[in-house]
Amino acid sequence: MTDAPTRIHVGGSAGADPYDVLVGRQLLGELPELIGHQAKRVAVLHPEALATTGEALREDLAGQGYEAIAIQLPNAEEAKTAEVAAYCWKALGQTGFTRTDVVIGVGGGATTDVAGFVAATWLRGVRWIAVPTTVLGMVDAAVGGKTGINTAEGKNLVGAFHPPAGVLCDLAALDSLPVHDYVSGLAEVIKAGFIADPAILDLIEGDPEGAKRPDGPHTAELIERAIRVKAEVVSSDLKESGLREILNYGHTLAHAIEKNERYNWRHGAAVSVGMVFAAELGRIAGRLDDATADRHRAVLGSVGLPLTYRGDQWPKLLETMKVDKKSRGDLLRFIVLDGLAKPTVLEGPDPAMLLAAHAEIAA
Ligand SMILES: NC(=O)c1ccc[n+]([C@@H]2O[C@H](COP(=O)([O-])OP(=O)(O)OC[C@H]3O[C@@H](n4cnc5c(N)ncnc54)[C@H](O)[C@@H]3O)[C@@H](O)[C@H]2O)c1
Ligand SMILES: O=C(O)C(=O)C[C@@H](O)[C@H](O)[C@H](O)COP(=O)(O)O
Ligand SMILES: [Zn+2]
Repeated sequence: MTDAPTRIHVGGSAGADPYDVLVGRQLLGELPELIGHQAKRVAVLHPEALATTGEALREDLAGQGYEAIAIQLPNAEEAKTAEVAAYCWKALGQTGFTRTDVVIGVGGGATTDVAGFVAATWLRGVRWIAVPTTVLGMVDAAVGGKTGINTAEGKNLVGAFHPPAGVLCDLAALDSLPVHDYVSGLAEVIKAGFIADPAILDLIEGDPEGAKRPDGPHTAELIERAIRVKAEVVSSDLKESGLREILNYGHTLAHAIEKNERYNWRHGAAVSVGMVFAAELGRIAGRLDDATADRHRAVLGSVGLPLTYRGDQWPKLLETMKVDKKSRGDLLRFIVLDGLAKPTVLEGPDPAMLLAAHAEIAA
């Protein structure tokens, strides 16, 4: 017997269809309904690390009568390129993929970002299903319909808003995740705690070691709480015309660090440093109280996430931050906190303020 999965609803916004995020175990039985009765072909996009899982899923779907192909992507950020997207388009073209056929992305956030982007662009948009296999993928990347790839100039610079038809979070997938990747995903869980649901912070602070393990006492609750934060936000603002920007807490600097490190840092690790920076910026701007600012270092550090970054890189980081998607013209914009769970936008901060916040994270 498997317990019934938790079902978290994501409302339709900006004309997009609503869908559900399921969290539980043995969820693949949900796929046929999500694929729908019109599809003849399905493409399973998976990273190299999940070759066995991807092929098993392809075989299972072929056994159900679909013309099923598996497309293997490079691991992690190496998949988020125009070349990899083009490789996928070629495979879909050669399979005769039509508008009623379905893409399934099985993997971490990098894989589901590419799978969603390929689905968004193939024939100007086909149905897709996300099967996230990392903490980060479950709580953030697979939910909300932001899809995309990187360019030489920066992170996620090309993409589309294209929500999935459903998201299946099978907690058993987390058992094989390296601890480094598990912990990286906790950064987005902690982000959800600071911007909207402080109970997340209490749970992690109460048992940081348990929070780092898939068999920890609060694993399902932490994942579900973070998904609920994301689901609520994107349900009302799919296309980031306002509220959705709060999900970018810590990301302005994080994306610059990722690019500077040629994507050898995990996204979550960079977001961790980015949140410490944003907390310091909030404090220096007179918005954030000392206790909440200090709490960032304490909780992120308690699970082993990084809190500092090379101090000699600031000019390059600043340059990259200018092409952040929240920028408007020459105006840099940051998400900061006015207090715990009170995110807001800080527009055009004085360069001296940015430098002072940077001094607090400079290694
Ligand atoms: N679209 C969004 O809203 C959104 C939100 C947050 C992050 N993201 C993106 O997500 C990406 C980061 O995702 P991530 O942290 O999941 O990393 P990832 O996708 O790079 O995966 C990390 C590594 O784990 C491997 N892996 C995945 N699942 C595994 C499993 N169950 N067992 C063993 N290995 C496994 C992958 O192949 C990869 O090598 C970044 O590109 C980030 O920009 C997107
Ligand atoms: O869903 C969102 O919106 C987010 O900002 C969530 C982030 O965690 C995520 O990393 C997202 O991909 C960043 O988006 P970008 O627009 O800054 O590239
Ligand atoms: Zn993120």
